[in-house]
Parts: sequence; structure tokens; C-alpha cells
Amino acid sequence: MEALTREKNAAYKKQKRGYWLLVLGVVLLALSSVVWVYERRSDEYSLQVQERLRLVGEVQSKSVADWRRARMADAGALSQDPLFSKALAEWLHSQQRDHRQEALLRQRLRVLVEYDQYALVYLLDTRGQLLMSTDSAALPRPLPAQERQALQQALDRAEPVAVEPQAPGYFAFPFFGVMTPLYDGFEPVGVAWLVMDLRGTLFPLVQAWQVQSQSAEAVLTQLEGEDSVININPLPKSGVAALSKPLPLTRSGPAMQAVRGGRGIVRGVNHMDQPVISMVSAIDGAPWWLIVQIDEAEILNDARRREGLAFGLLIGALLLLLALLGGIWQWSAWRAERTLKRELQLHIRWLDSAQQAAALGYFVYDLGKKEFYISEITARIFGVAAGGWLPLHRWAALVEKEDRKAVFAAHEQTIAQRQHLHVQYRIRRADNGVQRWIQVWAELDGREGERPSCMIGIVQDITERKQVDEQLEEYRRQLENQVRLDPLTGIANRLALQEALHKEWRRAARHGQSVALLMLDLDYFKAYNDTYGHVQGDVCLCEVARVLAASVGREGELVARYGGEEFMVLLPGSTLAQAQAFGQQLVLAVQRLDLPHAGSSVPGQRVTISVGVACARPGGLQEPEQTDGFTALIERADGALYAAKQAGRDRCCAVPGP
Ligand SMILES: Nc1nc2c(ncn2[C@@H]2O[C@H](COP(=O)(O)OP(=O)(O)OP(=O)(O)O)[C@@H](O)[C@H]2O)c(=O)[nH]1
Repeated sequence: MEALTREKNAAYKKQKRGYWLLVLGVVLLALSSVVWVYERRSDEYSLQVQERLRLVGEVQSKSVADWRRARMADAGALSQDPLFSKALAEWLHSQQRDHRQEALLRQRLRVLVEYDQYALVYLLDTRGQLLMSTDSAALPRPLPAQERQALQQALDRAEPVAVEPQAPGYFAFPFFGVMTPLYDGFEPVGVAWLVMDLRGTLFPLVQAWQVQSQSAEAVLTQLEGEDSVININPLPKSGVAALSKPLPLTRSGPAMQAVRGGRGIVRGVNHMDQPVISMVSAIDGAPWWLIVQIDEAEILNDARRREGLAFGLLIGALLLLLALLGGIWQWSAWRAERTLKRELQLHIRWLDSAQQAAALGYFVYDLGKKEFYISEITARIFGVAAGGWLPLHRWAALVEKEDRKAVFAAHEQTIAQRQHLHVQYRIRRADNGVQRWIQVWAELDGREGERPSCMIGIVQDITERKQVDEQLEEYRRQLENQVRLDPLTGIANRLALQEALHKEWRRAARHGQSVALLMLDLDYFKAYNDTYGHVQGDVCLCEVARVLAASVGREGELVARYGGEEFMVLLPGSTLAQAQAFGQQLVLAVQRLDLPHAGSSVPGQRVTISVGVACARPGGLQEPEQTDGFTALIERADGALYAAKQAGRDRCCAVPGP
């Protein structure tokens, strides 16, 4: 039972281990799926961001190009304005510089500042000397080389020429300028230097990209010298001011890739050594590149944060579900285990009670250790102190000497041939030395083909049952005898005679011997009954039977009451003469009884017998030859008896064989 409990516990633990392995497998599968999906989602998100970068870059670069084109177009329109140029020419040619013309020119310059949003406008002569400016703005002196060069180019080409942003510039604000030539007919009369403050004009276009990002920025760059660039607009997120000092071109920076002709989405590190994804666009008609960039790590972190949250929730829900399922399973397993334990305890109690009631104990014989483990009841049967381990030699000493060899042989045969063991043997109890009968049923454990490790069996004290069995056997034997005994005389009856006759007939046939049969009858017994009564008649029969029984003694010889006052004597191996002589002895033995018989016609009026003798040598052993043979023998003995009666009774007559 303990083994059963252990087995069930082991099965339960195995089941539990299996469950946790399953849970672990599911969790690992879920995690790897999540990681796989997560990676794919990160890639997808990166592609989405790149697409957005591309769109923003295209829109912004177009806006910047449009803005620049518009500025150049405005400058072109001013250059083509004949009235303005004419007014300037006239003002220049007038000796005292006509105040009215000057007022008109200043008016026009104010319009340019107010409506075309120029920060400053300078009117220069063709040598670059200041003629007038808006709001009395001072002209940088001397006129910087870049502006001088632009002025000259504008006059040479007869079209506006841009003055690109510079670092550091001449003004307190980042600016973009256009040198606009003015002609009176075919004669150049001067140049309008249109200066635009980029902060309120161009920068908002570049910085119009509103995204919730820590790093996303757009920057207009232009080459400064051979190997550096300047950022035209400020980068507030990176803490870089507009037109900051030139930044060296780094090999993997997006600016370098832009300068080398890279366009579209590029990867690289920015000036702060952070990996960024950038959209690089060249601004049409300008030496500028627009770089829209975002920190790559931020993209992924952002994506991961969001995806992670979603997946975290999913995994959390999954784990919660698993935990819930596990809890339910544990609870049901605990309930099942508790029920099982209760049932097991109940069964153990029932089994103990049943074993006690049946005086049934159990044992386990460990084939390796050669030791018995015996239960309490088994210990009680063997008379040892308590259940537990009992070495083989101690058990062997308790087996009755006469039975020991057979019991060992049975045990060995069981182990060798994997048979069931069912033996009954005697033991001497260890405590009081009393002999007891026990019965043992046992079998080997393990499956077919496996090497058995132990023999498990039950033991029952059957001493009382054995005694009852012996009594029953005795009773049966008595009954058997009684069936074959004549109740009045106590000698064999007709049934016993017939069985003996069959047996001896067959034996004689096998050994080629003869069988003699004597048939005896009390003479005038009817008269005896009539004279002395039936009770006395019975007594007489008993006396004669006693005498007859006392006269036979060799093996196979039998005296039987054949019926009424008739008796038979079977003499196997006797010849007719020997049998006749024996018959005569019987006649004399009855005479010697000297029982008075007043009704007898035999002289002396004593109880006498007549005897008929027949003898035969049996032929075949087969039926009906055999039956015919001894039936004929009986008939001939009967015939001989008749002859003895006819001859005067109290004698023995023999009939020779056929
Ligand atoms: N008392 C007693 N008488 C028996 C028993 N069995 C048979 N008898 C009697 O035995 C008598 C047999 O008589 P019969 O067959 O006429 O023969 P018999 O009188 O002996 O005459 P013979 O045999 O010719 O000498 C019968 O009267 C039976 O009643 C018995 O068990 N006890």
C-alpha cells in the first residue's frame, strides 16, 4: 500500500513536472514570437519614419527653393522697374541731388522693407559707394569682398546675384542678400542690396516640421571653404545657433554625404556623434542642402517603448492567463490528490481490517537484499516481535524442518520461472515454538521481460482450517467405510464384496492366478427366528460373522454379508481344493460356537452353516468377459451351496470349474 502511495505520488509529481515544462515551453514560444514580431515591428516603424522623413524633406526643400526663387524674382522685378531706375538716375544726375527725387527713392525703399519684408535695403552706386539706405542703416566699411564680388557679378550679368549667408555675418542677425542691378536704359546706375533677416522668413519654413521628437530637426547647410559646412538655421534641440562657426565635414556625417552627392535617405552620425537617419535634399538653384534628420536610437526607442508596452500588456495577459490556468490546475490537482489520499487511507483501513479479520498478512521479499519485509499481521503469525525487515535465515529457521526443502524449492522455482507461488507449510512460531500451518500466495513484481526486484505475497494462518480439513477427511473415510460395512455384523457388505471381487478378479487375471469364492448360508434360520425371535436371530448372525471374519487374514481375503443370512468369503489365489478345505474349516468353526438351534433338523440341533465353493481362473480383462466370469463364479458357488443343502446341510460342497 505504501508502494502504491509512492507510485501515485511519483505519478503526480511527474504530471506536475510535465505541466511546468509545458508552461515554460509556452512562455518561451510566446517570448520568441514577441521578439520576432518586435523586431519586425521595429523595422516597419523605422521604414515608416524614413518615409515621413522623405516626405518632410521633399516638402521643405521645395518650400525653401520656392522661397529663394521668390526672393530672386522680387529682386528681378526691382531690377526691371524702369521708374525706380529712372528716378535713381535722375537723382544722381541732378546737381543738388533733388530732394523730391530722393524722397521718392526713400519711399520706394520703405515699401520694399515693409511689403517685401526686407530687413535692410542699401542703394549703392556701381562702385559700391553707399547712396542711401533704409532707416539710415550704416554700410559696413569697407564693403566686404563677397558683397563686392556679388555687386560686380550683378552688374556684369545684368541680373540679381545672391549673397549667401555668412558666418560670422556683418549684421546682428543671420541674413540673405541679393545684389540687384539697376539700369537706366542700358546704363547701370546703381545696385540695390536687398538684405533679408532669415529668422522670420526662411527659418520658419525650415523649422515648420512639428513632431514630438527629442531629436528630429531640419537644417539648411552650405559649404564653407573646402572641408567644412555651416548650418544656416539654428538647431535648438542640439543647441546650435544659426550660422554657427563652420563645422568640419566628417566622413560619415550626412553633410558629407550631401556634399558628395548623396540624396534621399542616408544613415550616418551627426556632429554630436549620434547615429541619425537623414533625408538629404539639394535646394534647387542654391548652394544649399536641406538635411532632415532624426536620432535613430530615438526612433527605435520610441517604437520599442510603444511596442514594448503593447507586447508587455500582451505578455502580462498571457502570463496572467497561464498563472490562472496553473492555479486552477493546481487547485484541481490538490483536490484530486486529497480525494485520492482519503480514498487510499480508507482502503488501507479496510485492507487492514480485512487482513486482521482473515488473519492475512503480507510480505515483500527483496531478491537483492535477500530479506523479507513483513507486515504486523505476518509478524503476529510468525510470532516475531514486530513487522519490518526479517533476514532470510531467520525466516528459514522458522519453517518446520520437514517442509523446509520443499518450500525452498517452491520459492526458487517461482523466481526462476516467474510463476505464482502457492504453498502451504508448517512453521514453528518464534515466540512459543507452537507449530502452525500457513498458506502463502505470492508473485514477482515487474513486467514481462523485466528483471524482477521483489516477490510480493500474502500469508494466512490456516492451522484451524487444516484441523477441520483433517477432521473432515477422517469423517469422509469413516463414511466411506460405513458405506461398505454391514451395519448389523460390522463386516463388509455386498458393495465391498463386489468391489473386492472386481479388483481381485483383475489382479488374478494379470497374474494368471485363480479366485475362489465361498457362499455360506445358516441352516434353518427361518426356524431359528421363529424359535428365538428376530433379535436373537440378529445376535446369531453377528456371532457367525465374527467367527467367519476371524478365520480370514491373508491379503485380499474378505468375508462379506451377502444378504439376509447369506455370507461370502473371497479367497484370491486359492485353488478349489484349498478353498473347499477352508470351507470345511468354517463349517467346523461355526459348529464350535455351539449355539443351540431347537428348530434345526441337523443332528445335535446346533447352529450350523452350509458352504458352496467355486473356483475360477479369470480369462480376459475386458468387459463384459470379466463380469460374465465372476457372475458365473457366484452362480457356481450358489450351485455348490444348493448341493450342500441338498446333501443334508452342515457341510461344504465344491463345484469343479467348467
Ligand atoms: N433375525 C434375522 N433374520 C433374518 C435376517 N435376514 C434374513 N432372515 C431370515 O432368514 C430366514 C431365511 O429362511 P429361508 O430362506 O427360508 O431358509 P432357511 O429357513 O434358513 O432354510 P435353509 O436355508 O433351507 O436351511 C428368513 O426367515 C428371514 O426372515 C436378519 O437380518 N435377521
